[in-house]
Amino acid sequence: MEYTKLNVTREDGYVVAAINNPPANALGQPVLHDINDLLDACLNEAGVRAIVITGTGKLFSAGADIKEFSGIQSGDRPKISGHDVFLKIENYPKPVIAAMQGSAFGGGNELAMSCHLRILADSAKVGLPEVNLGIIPGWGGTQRLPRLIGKTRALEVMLTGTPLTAEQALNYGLVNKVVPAEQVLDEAKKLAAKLAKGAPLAIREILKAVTQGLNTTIEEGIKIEQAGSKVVFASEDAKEGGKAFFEKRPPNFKGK
Ligand SMILES: C/C=C/C(=O)SCCNC(=O)CCNC(=O)[C@H](O)C(C)(C)COP(=O)(O)OP(=O)(O)OC[C@H]1O[C@@H](n2cnc3c(N)ncnc32)[C@H](O)[C@@H]1OP(=O)(O)O
Repeated sequence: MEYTKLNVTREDGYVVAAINNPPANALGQPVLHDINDLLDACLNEAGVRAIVITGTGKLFSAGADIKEFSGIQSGDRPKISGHDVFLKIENYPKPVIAAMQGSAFGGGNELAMSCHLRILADSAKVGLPEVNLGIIPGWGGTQRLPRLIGKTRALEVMLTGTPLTAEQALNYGLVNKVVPAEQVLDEAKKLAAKLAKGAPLAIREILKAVTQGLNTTIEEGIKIEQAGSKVVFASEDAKEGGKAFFEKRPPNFKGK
């Protein structure tokens, strides 16, 4: 697969995709198409059990390409929306980790929030400053931020346009870990490598139950969990997990 705005490297069990769209890693159409193509390419590849998305340079992403707002369309593929890509990430059956080596604003933060896990640089800021442009967060920020940090804090971020510091993002539960910028990618890769050794079916069903469960009633969510439990209990991996435990050895999960 050829990507124009992503540097994609294959690691053992996972893939790292670095957005490479200087000067701000703006999420223009070519970037969104590349991420979408990468998700499609990795979906049924058994050897890819996790995806890390990071940025090149000082910013993770400054958001949607403001130049595109003024109608300067780049590229000739049909227009793709951040919603299309971010919903695909959020509902992806494999973990997607945002390795935020720099600040993320607007759509860049919305991309990170659609990922399942987030590692943030201690020098970075994360915000939804769209109100300063006279618009609103338009790729899911009004929905995901309150779900992640609560309505009161989310409203302050969006109504004032003031970004969170890394410390606030960690304290509010927006990110999993904060480390120095130069360690972000390594931390994300360590996490991806750990998840790549996990039981793929169990990970898939956990992602599904949590993601779908948060958007429905507890009763419906429990039904989703029960359906997932049924799938994994019938799997070869469940047998391998029990066997490895009693044989006191690491399990070798095959995703079957
Ligand atoms: C549905 C989703 C909607 C959205 O996402 S709307 C966009 C929301 N994002 C923002 O509002 C952030 C806009 N950018 C900024 O506030 C600043 O930038 C930063 C804080 C990210 C960085 O500031 P600094 O270090 O002073 O750099 P700089 O000179 O402002 O920008 C460097 C170059 O990057 C371009 N750029 C920055 N953000 C975007 C963007 N979102 N879309 C397109 N280009 C962008 C600038 O224009 C400039 O370019 P040149 O060097 O040619 O002057």
